[in-house]
Amino acid sequence: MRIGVWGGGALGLLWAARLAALYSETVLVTRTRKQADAVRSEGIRVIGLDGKARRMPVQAVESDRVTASFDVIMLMVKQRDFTSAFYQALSVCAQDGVIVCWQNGVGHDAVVKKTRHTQPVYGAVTTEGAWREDMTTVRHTGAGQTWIGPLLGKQEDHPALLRSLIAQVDHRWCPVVLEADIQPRIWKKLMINSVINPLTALLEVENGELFRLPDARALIRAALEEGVAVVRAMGYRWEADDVFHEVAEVCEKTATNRSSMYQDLMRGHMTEVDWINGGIVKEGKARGIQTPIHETLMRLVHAKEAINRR
Ligand SMILES: NC(=O)C1=CN([C@@H]2O[C@H](COP(=O)(O)OP(=O)(O)OC[C@H]3O[C@@H](n4cnc5c(N)ncnc54)[C@H](OP(=O)(O)O)[C@@H]3O)[C@@H](O)[C@H]2O)C=CC1
Ligand SMILES: CC(C)(CO)C(=O)C(=O)O
Repeated sequence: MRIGVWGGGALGLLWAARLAALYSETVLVTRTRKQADAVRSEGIRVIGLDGKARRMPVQAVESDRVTASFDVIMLMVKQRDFTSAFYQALSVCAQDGVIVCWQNGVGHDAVVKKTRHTQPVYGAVTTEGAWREDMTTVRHTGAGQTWIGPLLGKQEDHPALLRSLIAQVDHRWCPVVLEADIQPRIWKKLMINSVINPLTALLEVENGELFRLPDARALIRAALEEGVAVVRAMGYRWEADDVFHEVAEVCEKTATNRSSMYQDLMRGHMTEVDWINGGIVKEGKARGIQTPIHETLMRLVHAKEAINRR
């Protein structure tokens, strides 16, 4: 099976190393030539949850020099780079191939919907954590669960290639399940990220600190009420109370983590706030539901991004 892993960031490095151990024809597709050269000569170093580092030889190529055609493409770029990466990936995906999109938040699904393609496009949601230390090193920061399902619409019947890959990964690396409908998972993760990420980023605290701050707890509660009103209008019968408890659980389990948004801001990078809180604001507008807390969180995160760009 020829596999292309798009994006040499945290998830891309972790999964390229995992998949290369299972399929020799795995290729990491990077944005820069420098990174492709580094991976070709040094391989990928994965620091596991046990703190031990293992190096894995992996083929690599920069995205504007890809010529091979792939049976499965794992698209592991951030939302802001999704459109161009998706078009690149589509141009080298075999006619009977599959593309799997791993982005947090929403927005990538709208891009896929607008693009003419015959290959099935899947979405993945993961609670695993990974952090890129340098061009060839990734740290696995948290175990978790991964769900993969058709990105647009429900479907019980999945391509054989994908079923076989998932069975191999599930057996060797981490729990992965195929779902008929991935959208509820996408929205549940989005809802959790919509409170933990901006609040930890703005307050500059680790995830575990949020529930120890009464004002942060109250804001989480109010923001979840807003978000749940939106998703209920979309058809998900969730209760704000239940989601609040899920958020508390995630904060406890990832207590010493700095959220991805906090880390993006610390590094002077743009965040995914427009695709997380922005997803709630956009759906709310379309359904006539006010979302002032999420709009405020977005603006505050944008302001921090602007300060970092100075
Ligand atoms: N990391 C995690 O633990 C998790 C991440 N996710 C989601 O997965 C997605 C990826 O996250 P993550 O890996 O952390 O992000 P990173 O920022 O670490 O990595 C993204 C990578 O994509 C590369 N890239 C951008 N455009 C292209 C392109 N056109 N072709 C090839 N490569 C490209 C970037 O290259 P360069 O560095 O050269 O700019 C970068 O290395 C995000 O949407 C995130 O929300 C979901 C769950 C967990
Ligand atoms: C679950 C959480 C909040 C863990 O840090 C995360 O997904 C992120 O940081 O983006």
